[in-house]
Amino acid sequence: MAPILLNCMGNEHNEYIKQQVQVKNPYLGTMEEDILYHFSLSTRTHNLPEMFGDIKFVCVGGSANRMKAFAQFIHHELKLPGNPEEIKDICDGTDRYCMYKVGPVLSISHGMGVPSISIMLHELIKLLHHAQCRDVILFRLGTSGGVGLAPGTVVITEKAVDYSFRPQFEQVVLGKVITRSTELDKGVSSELLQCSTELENLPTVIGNTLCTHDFYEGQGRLDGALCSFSHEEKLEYLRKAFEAGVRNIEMESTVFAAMCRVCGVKAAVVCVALLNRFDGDQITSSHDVLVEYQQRPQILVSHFIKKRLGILA
Ligand SMILES: O=P(O)(O)O[C@H]1O[C@H](CO)[C@@H](O)[C@H]1O
Ligand SMILES: O=c1cc[nH]c(=O)[nH]1
Repeated sequence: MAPILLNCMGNEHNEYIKQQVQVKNPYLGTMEEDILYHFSLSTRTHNLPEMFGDIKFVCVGGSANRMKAFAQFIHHELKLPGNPEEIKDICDGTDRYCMYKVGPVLSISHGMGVPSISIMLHELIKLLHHAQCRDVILFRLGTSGGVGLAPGTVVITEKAVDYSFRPQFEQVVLGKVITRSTELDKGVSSELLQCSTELENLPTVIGNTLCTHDFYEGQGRLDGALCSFSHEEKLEYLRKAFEAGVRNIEMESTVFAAMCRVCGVKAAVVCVALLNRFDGDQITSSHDVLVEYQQRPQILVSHFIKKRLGILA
């Protein structure tokens, strides 16, 4: 009996550990205090388990205003008490990122590009770890350029891929390149796709997302301050991307996917396409149209959250 019992406890323990947000740094446990500098939070000055221990969903996106609007929207959708207009930025001690807590949902901005989001993710993952959060799902709610898609289409990322369409993220550490997988959670992606079929006016596809380090040359645009290639060369690269399953292009998905995966956090990337890159480079839609497009990933993820919380049938 004893070995069976031990084995059983071992599995339960492993399950418990798996559901926790894991940091992969042996030094962290030896530190007396951990200062999350860009959040203006610290383990000594803030009771992180009390402040954040109930977080189950974290939604991140580039713009501070968009993530505030999302926090107000999800407050309304979850029918929480209080005035959403009075929602407070937890990171108001810094203007690097903004952060809003709405019941079990955390809404955070990450700025543009891999370096900006990766700094935010280091501190977010440590925050969730220090707060002893369990069963957390992270979503990136963003905008992107569509590849062969009508503007307004929402793309749920199957694989986040690099400039050669490989599902990997390369990080330089001490002068050496470390390569990490960018696979995302298949279960969450297909649940999101199912959610999209339950909503009106939300054209949605699953496809690969190309992550670049630049908006202009890096995404094959002909309208930057620099351009060293022809229109035909641009179209050839986009065609190759399309053949590799790429349906949209943005600037954070690979590091987002890689860091979440290493730390045992389920993650999904949901970005709306603002234009079809086969048709041009400039974003010509009106402000109102763009605002409506940006709400689409929010509506989809809010539906997912409400279903998970049992607020919807
Ligand atoms: O809509 P967000 O989240 O800002 O992301 C996309 O928009 C920015 C470029 O305009 C890049 O950061 C890209 O990834
Ligand atoms: O074309 C686009 C649009 C939004 N964000 C990007 O990174 N690219």
